[in-house]
Amino acid sequence: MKIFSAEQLHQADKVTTKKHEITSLDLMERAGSQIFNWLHQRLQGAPVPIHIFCGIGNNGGDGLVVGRLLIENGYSVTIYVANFTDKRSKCFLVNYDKVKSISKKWPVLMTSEEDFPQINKKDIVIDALFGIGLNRSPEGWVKKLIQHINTSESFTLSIDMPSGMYADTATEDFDAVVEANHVLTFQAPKFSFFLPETGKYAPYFEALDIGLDPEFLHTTEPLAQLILKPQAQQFYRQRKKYDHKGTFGHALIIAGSYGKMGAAILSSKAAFRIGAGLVTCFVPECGYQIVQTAIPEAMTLTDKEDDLITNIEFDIEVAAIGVGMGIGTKKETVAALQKLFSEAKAPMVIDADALNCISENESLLKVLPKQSVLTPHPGELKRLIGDWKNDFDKIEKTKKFSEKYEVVVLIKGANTMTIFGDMVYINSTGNPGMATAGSGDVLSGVITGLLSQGYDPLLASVFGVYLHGSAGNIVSQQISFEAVMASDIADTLGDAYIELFAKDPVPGGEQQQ
Ligand SMILES: NC(=O)C1=CN([C@@H]2O[C@H](COP(=O)(O)OP(=O)(O)OC[C@H]3O[C@@H](n4cnc5c(N)ncnc54)[C@H](O)[C@@H]3O)[C@@H](O)[C@H]2O)[C@@H](O)CC1
Ligand SMILES: [K+]
Repeated sequence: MKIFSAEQLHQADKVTTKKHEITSLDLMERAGSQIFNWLHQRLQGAPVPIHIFCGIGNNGGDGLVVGRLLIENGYSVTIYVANFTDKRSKCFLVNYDKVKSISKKWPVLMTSEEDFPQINKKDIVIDALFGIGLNRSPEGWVKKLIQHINTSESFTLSIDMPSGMYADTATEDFDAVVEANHVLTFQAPKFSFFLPETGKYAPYFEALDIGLDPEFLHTTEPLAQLILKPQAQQFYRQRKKYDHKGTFGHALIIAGSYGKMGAAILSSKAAFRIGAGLVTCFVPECGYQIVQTAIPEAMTLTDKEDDLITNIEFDIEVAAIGVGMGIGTKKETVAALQKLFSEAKAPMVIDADALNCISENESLLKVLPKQSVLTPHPGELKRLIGDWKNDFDKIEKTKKFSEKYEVVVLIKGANTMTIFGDMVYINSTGNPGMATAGSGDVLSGVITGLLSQGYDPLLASVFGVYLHGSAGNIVSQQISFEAVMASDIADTLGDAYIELFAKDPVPGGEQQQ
């Protein structure tokens, strides 16, 4: 699903009205009706007090449409207009008059703090103050109104955006953002819903199709792509009857050091579970018995050193390499990476300590194999690209890094992003249960295993992140968020494949935004 900028959505609005010969007012009526239907289906006429806070732009206009429809259907509604300027939009004004024509209870005009109503915890708030037209942070009494809504603890439904947040640039004042419980957003979710700083203001959202021009949406290059199940299904490559284990490649996992051999096991297991034909695990000598015992399906090669990796030598032909999990950052290991990066031919996933080695040794950056997949967690990312001012700055810096070195970079988190040059792919699967030791090692194994099956680096990353999150969703549904361990995620990868095409969703598999 495409994620558009505020500007592109405004443009889509214009193109739609012109091409489809409808007015902006018709579009607003469509948008407002959809919000009303959503509420009406859930409330079924319940006499709960509903407070609708409208701005004076088109977001406010949407609020007025919803208010009118709710009043016409007998709901207990009070509409407030935050009258912060007289420059009201045309569609706002028309809908303002429409409310007046059907109700004796005219909208309450608010011009200061004194006009704030009491909002009880069990009331419903509809937030239609600002949408994608926000052009500065709310200040003064408008900011206080937002805080008044937030402290009410009532269920707050935001129309299009939580007011006070920008769609695609950094929010400046987090104290002036509506903390929505749910957002009904038009046509497509906004970029800021997926970022750690702002995502918490839109914890649940649904995109309502308001019929913007399909051709415009289809041909417009989006800011990012949201990867949902239909997209993930297209990534999947079906196996053929006469395929054999050689078809699915030989994955080499280079991982582990004294006390960290689990990283090697988790990655190797994940590479198998995702479908690599063969997996060889390269570990320090002390890991030999551990790996052979823990994962008998894997072949094991060892370094000549007992405790750490110092020289990566192998005479097998491998289809993909996953390197870095638990290897430490000693200078001997850095030298081994230098040689590996310079000589290896197979596509590579570079994770964890290998990334730390890179950030500490510029010489490694010079030999970083092109088309590699880098999978940093936030701390590792910061060491690679430097500090960032906000989430958007982080994405821009990551894009630059990706472009400069021609590598795929993941920004891991609640909605892991895969960045390749200017392209951003946002993952929709996963949950807080996956914030557990070793889940990153599993992800590296997954992507390595997909690379070994011939998926290209970008596809292996985007698809791997999706399947990894889906496995996490399924297993957390079975055993709780708290109980999930990384090996559970690896062992549930099979269910994630099944869930991709299951007629009846695997429990947990349907938990997606
Ligand atoms: N495809 C579309 O673009 C559609 C948009 N619709 C609605 O229209 C909204 C966008 O409407 P608008 O562009 O009129 O903008 P908004 O309604 O988001 O509000 C912006 C208005 O408030 C003012 N303003 C911005 N920041 C302010 C601040 N901090 N303090 C005080 N005033 C401020 C602006 O000057 C402008 O008048 C969408 O979010 C959506 O709700 C829908 O009606 C349907 C279709
Ligand atoms: K809003």
